[in-house]
Amino acid sequence: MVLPVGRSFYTNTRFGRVKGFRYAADNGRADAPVIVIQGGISATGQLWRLDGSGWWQSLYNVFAPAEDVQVISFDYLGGVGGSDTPTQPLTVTEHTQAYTDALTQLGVESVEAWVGGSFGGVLGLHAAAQQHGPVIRRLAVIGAAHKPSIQSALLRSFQQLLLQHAESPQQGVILARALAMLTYRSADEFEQRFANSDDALQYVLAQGERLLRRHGNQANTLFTHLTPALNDYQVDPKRISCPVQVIGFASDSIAPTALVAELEALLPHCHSYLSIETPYGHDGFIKNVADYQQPLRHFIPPLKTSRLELTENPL
Ligand SMILES: CC(=O)SCCNC(=O)CCNC(=O)[C@H](O)C(C)(C)COP(=O)(O)OP(=O)(O)OC[C@H]1O[C@@H](n2cnc3c(N)ncnc32)[C@H](O)[C@@H]1OP(=O)(O)O
Repeated sequence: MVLPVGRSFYTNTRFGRVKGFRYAADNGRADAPVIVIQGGISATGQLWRLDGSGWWQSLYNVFAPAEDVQVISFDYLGGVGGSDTPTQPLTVTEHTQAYTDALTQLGVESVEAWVGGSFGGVLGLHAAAQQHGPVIRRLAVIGAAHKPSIQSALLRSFQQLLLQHAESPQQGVILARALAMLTYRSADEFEQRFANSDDALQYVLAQGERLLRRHGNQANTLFTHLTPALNDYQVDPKRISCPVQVIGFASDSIAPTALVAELEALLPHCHSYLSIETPYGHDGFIKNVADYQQPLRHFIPPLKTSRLELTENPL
C-alpha cells in the first residue's frame, strides 16, 4: 500500500501543530494504537526519512510505518525542530505536562508504548509517573535514569559556562556541543578511534560546527532551554505502575550503569533490564539499535507486518 505524502516530506509522515509543538505522525488507521517515540535533546520528530537521514533512522526497522499503529513524535519545545521556544526554560515536569497536554489535544487517551531515548526516556518516566494525562501502558527507557548523574550535571554546568564566556553565541554553541560530545561517547571509543587528543579535539569541534551549521540560532536554545532542565529532575520510580523495559549502555556517562540499575531495582514492574556492552557510551541508544531491537520488539505489542511502502512526493 502506498500512501500519498505531503509536499516536502520524504516519507508518508504527516506533520501537524498542537499547543506549540510540531509533531510528526506515521499514521496507520486513524483509530490505531499510539506509540510515542522521543529521542535525545537534539532530536526532531522526524525519526526516519526516505534518504536515511532521520534522527533515529535505525528504529525504522523496528516500528514504522505499519498500518496497525500510529507512531507520534514531537519536536522539543525550545529544540532544533519546528516547535515553539518557551519564553523561559521549562523544568522536566513542565515539559512532560506540555507533552501529555498535546497528546490529549490530539485525542490520545492512552499510549500503547512510550519509547524514549535519553531526554525522551526521562520524559517517558515522568509521563508514566504522573497521575493525569493519557495512560501510558508500556514504557521503554533507553539510556536514561530517574535522576541525572552528578558527572553529567557537572559537565552540563560547564557547557553553560562556555556559553557565558564565549566570544559569540556561535562560538558558545560550538564549544558547548564539543564538550557535550565527550559525555555522549566513551573513553574506550576515543582510545580506539583517535591517534591522539588533537584528532579527538578536531572531531568534537567538528560536531559543534555541524550542529551550528544545521540549526543556526536554534542550536543555542538547546543549551539555554533544554539542557538546564536535565540538571534538576527526579522521578519516583515507585509511582510507575506500567511495565517498563530498561535498556542501558555499559559505558554511558549520562545514564551510568549504577543509576540505571537503581532505576530497575526501584521499579514496581520492570519487565526486563538489558545492559549493552558498547564503546559508544550514551550514543549507544542510536548506534546500538541492532543490539536491542529484538527485546524491544518483543516488549511492544505485536505489530502486523503489513508495512506501508515509503514513497517520495511526486508533487
Ligand atoms: C540527555 C540527552 O538527551 S543527550 C543525547 C543527545 N544526543 C545527541 O545529540 C546525539 C549526539 N551524537 C551525535 O550527534 C553523533 O554524531 C551521531 C549519533 C548523530 C552519529 O554518530 P556516528 O555515526 O558515529 O557519526 P560521527 O560521530 O562519526 O559523526 C559523523 C560526522 O562527523 C564528521 N567527523 C567524524 N570524524 C571527524 C573528524 N575527525 N574531524 C572532522 N569531522 C569528523 C563526519 O564527517 C560526519 O559529518 P557529516 O554527518 O556532516 O557528514
